[in-house]
Amino acid sequence: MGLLSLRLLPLSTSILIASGSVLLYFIVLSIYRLTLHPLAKYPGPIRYKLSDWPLFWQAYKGNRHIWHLKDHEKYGPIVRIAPNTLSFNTDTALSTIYGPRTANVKKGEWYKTFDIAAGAYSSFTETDKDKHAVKRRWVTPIFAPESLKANEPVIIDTITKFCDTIKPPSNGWGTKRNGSVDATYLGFDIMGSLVFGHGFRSVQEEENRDLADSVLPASMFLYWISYIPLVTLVRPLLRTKLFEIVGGKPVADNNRLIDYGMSQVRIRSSPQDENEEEKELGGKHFLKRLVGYQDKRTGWHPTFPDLDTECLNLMMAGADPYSSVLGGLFFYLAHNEHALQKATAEVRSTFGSTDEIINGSQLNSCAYLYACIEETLRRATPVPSLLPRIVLPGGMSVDGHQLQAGTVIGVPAYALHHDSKYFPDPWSFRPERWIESESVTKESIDRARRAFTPFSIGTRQCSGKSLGYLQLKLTMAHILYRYDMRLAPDEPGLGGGGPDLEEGREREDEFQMWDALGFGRDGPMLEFKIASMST
Ligand code: HEM
Repeated sequence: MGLLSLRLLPLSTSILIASGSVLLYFIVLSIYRLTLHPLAKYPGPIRYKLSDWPLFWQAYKGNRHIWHLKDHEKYGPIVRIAPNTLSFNTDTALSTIYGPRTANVKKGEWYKTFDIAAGAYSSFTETDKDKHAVKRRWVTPIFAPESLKANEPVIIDTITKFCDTIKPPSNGWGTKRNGSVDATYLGFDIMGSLVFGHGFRSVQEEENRDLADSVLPASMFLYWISYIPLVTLVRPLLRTKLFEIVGGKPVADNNRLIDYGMSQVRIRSSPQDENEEEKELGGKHFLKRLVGYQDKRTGWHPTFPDLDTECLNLMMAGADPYSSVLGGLFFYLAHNEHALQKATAEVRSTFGSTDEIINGSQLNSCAYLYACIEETLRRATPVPSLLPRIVLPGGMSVDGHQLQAGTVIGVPAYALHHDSKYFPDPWSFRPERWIESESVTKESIDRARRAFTPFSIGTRQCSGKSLGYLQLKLTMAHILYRYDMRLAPDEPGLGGGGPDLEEGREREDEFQMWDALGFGRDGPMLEFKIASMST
């Protein structure tokens, strides 16, 4: 009877009733979120408490890290940044949430959007703790010292070719180059050689650059897409033609990268595949190490979708964070003459020729260079925003706050890395803060280390951390050994902030990041000159 009478209502009345119901639903939901929701008592702007859309908008604009910082400065160490999400800005929360294996959290559903190859989750996106442990056991050996040693010649060869490519004329400074662009191609070439045993030569040849050019746009695109409320409805569309038409170039780029990765997995995992380049350099690419694995504890072995996803993950997770930090190193060294001179002098007094610049005790003795890398990782940390973890049944306590199952929590690295409690004078680039001296105590370094999280910490910390450090040290040591470096005199500002940019981007001496996995970047414009003592 009720249904029948509804059907007999005029169309305009039905629309009115439907709209009224929707409106009522949102009013009730809003009141609940502001008053009865378990997170109602936590501070934050009202718009965050009411809806997930502000977070999406920040991700879309690439300035989520700036908002995290501003929000913590305004509201204190705990901020409700979305209806169901709390951001903590303390070293204790960092160790509680991300540190111990027993922490009652797992990676949030957010990660599933990055499962770009579909059909399997990678070691990065797997949210189930037990399944992740298997995948972690699978990938860990490719970062073991033996594997890094076998692959080091490939890394050095790629860096040497890069240095040859940027070689200036013998008399004076060369033409200016964009540090972020160079870093992107170098990162892609190194990772392509390591993962697939294939030299992409995007540093040397312009026509080889389309895949390298697609990594960052694809990553930035997936990043903001992943923040769309109800993204579960969008995920199945990601690989469709329709989405390519609607989403344009970033979607097409992303799909091209996936197709390339899939085809490489099939070619390079074949036992017959022999690669001249790899034979010559004596490396053993990662894919070769991943194929044919069997997990001793569970019997699990990788299928093609597992290999596809993992290789693409290694390309994306490996290339872009390294390139981002290298861009940051170029920026901060070129903007800080004292640090540049000191790091350069250290490298040139440690090594007698470029052949000596390999992994080992000499490289590790370059304490100032290492401090410059640490300081860059602090200021220009890839993945600068909160990495979401979801509280599991049973709940957990963070900084004395009891949180229910299902609550999303995390610590934003950029905000923590610029908190003067842990890093005095946080907006200065000071490599010295990492080196014990009369003015820098062991306690202050320990305090800084507890709040330092460029690679995250605990069971989900970066599995490529030692490789990342090795690449950065080798790259900078080779460049500084061979060349003097300076900001291009006619374009010194690119890469830094400025008064015309949005709030939070005013500092001219801060390398600007557009938040993603890795981060969007541009500049600095650099010039190189052959060092007088170089071989
Ligand atoms: C400077 C360089 C790098 C930085 C700053 C960095 C940073 C990070 C961070 C912050 C995470 C944690 C992400 C999360 O919790 O969601 C992560 C995870 C990961 N990174 Fe890196 N990364 C770097 C280089 C690399 C390299 C060279 C590789 C490998 C080729 C790599 C592979 C991975 C993988 C596989 C994960 C997922 C780990 C897991 O959940 O088990 N990263 N990285």
